[in-house]
Amino acid sequence: MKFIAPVEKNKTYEVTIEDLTYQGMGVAKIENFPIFIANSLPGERIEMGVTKVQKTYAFGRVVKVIKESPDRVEGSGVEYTQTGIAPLQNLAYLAQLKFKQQQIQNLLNKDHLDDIKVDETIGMENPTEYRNKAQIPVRNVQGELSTGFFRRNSHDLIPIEDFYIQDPVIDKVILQVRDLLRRFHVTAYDERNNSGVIRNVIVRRGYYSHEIMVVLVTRTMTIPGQKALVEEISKIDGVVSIVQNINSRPTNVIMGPKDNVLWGEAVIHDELMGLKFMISAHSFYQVNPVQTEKLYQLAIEKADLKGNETVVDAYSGIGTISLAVAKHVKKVYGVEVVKEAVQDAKLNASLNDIENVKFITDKAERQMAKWESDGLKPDVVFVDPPRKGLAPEVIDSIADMKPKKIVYISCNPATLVRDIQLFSDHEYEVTGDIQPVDQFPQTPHVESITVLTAK
Ligand SMILES: C[S@@+](CC[C@H](N)C(=O)[O-])C[C@H]1O[C@@H](n2cnc3c(N)ncnc32)[C@H](O)[C@@H]1O
Repeated sequence: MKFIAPVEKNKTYEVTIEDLTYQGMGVAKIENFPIFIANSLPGERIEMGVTKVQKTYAFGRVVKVIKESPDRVEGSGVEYTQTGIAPLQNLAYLAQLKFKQQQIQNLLNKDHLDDIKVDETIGMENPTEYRNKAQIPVRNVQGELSTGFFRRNSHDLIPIEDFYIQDPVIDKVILQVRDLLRRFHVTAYDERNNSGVIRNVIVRRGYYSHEIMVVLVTRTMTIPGQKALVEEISKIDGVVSIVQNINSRPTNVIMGPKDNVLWGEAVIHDELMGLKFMISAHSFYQVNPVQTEKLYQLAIEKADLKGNETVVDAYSGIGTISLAVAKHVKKVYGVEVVKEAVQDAKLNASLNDIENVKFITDKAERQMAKWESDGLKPDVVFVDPPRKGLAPEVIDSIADMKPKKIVYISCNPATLVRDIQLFSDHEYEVTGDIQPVDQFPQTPHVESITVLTAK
C-alpha cells in the first residue's frame, strides 16, 4: 500500500517544536511524521510552511512564531543558522548546555537506562571565536571567487567574512587568501562540471603558538601563478606552513590523499595540557583547545591512575591522550588509522621526551584483536572514537582483555548509548555520572566522558 505523508508541500500547519536534530534543526511531529525546521527552538509553537516532503520526513520553514521560547536570544547573523555553522546561536548559552545534558539523558531513558545519570554540561566562559581550524569552501558567486559556507542541504555558497565561532585571526587570513586568489586569477572549483582549481581553503592556528598553516585544496595538480601566490601567502602574519592538498575526484570529502608542502614547514606547533604538539595537515586535532584541556584532564582524573598501570588509547590521533596520560602510568599503547597522525604522535612523544608510549598505525578493530591475542592486559582503556562509535569487534576485544576501567570519550550520544549496552552484555557497567563537556558551543554537537567498570 502506498504511504501517504500527513503533510503536503506548500501548505501551512501549526506545530510545537519537540526536539533539535544533530544539525540543529527544530523537530515537530504530525501524526508521528517528523518535520525538520531551521531556526526553531524546542518548546516553540509556530506556523510552519512545508517546503519538501520525503518518504519518512519533511522539511519546513517558520512562517510565524506563535509562542516564542523563553530561551530565544537575539542571533548574531541569519547566515549562521542558514548555513548550519552555528545553528544554536539564537538559544541562550545556559539553555544550550542544558539541552546537551538532556540530549544524552533522553537517549538513555529511551533505552530504559534511566538509572544512569548525566551531569551538568561543563561550558565555556566565552562561547564564541573558539575554533582553531576552518575548512572553507571556495566557489564562484556572481562571477567572483568567494569564500563562505554552503546553505544547508545545498551546495550554494553564502559568502561569509566573520564566521563567529572561529578564531578571528583565522577569519582574517581566509579573507587575505581569498583576495590573493582573486588577484592572481585562480579559478574557483565548479562541482557541476568538475572544473576550476581551488575547492577549499583550510586554516589552522595554534592557540598558544599562534603559528598558522594554510592548506589550499585543489582539484588540479598545479596552481596557475603558484610561485607568486605562495610568496604572497607566506607574507601573511603568523603563516609558517603552506600546503597543497590535491582532491581531483567529484566528492563531498574535503581532502584528497596527497599533500605537497609549498612553503615552510609541514606542521604547526601548539601546546595542550603543558605538552608540545606538532600537527600536520591531515591529522585530527580537537578544534576547541580551551575545552579539550578540560575534557582530557577530566578523562585522566576519572581514570584514577596510580602510576603502575598499562593503558591503551584507542583512536589515538596525534597522541594527545596517550602523551598526557604517559607520566601517570607505566606504559601506554596507542592505535590510530591515519598514518600521518601516528607519525605526528611519535614525533610528539620525542618532542616531549616521553619514552613509555608505543603507537601503531592500524584500524582499532584489527589492532585491539591483535593485542588481545598477544596477551596484552591493560588496566585502563581510553576510547575516543569518531561519530560512528566503536565497532562491535573493538568492544569484544576490550572485554576480552578485561581492563578494570574503560574511559569512553564520545562525540555522539546515540552511538555512546548503543555501545554502553554492548559493554553491558560483557559485564561492564557505567559508574558515576556521564560528564558532558561543551566542545562546540552554538552547535548541537555533544561531547562527553563515561566511565565503565567491570561488574
Ligand atoms: C575523535 S578523534 C580522537 C583523537 C585523539 N584522541 C586526539 O586527541 O588526537 C578520532 C580518531 O579516530 C581515528 N579513527 C577513525 N576510524 C578509526 C579506526 N577504525 N581505527 C583507528 N582509528 C580510527 C581518526 O583518524 C581520529 O584521529
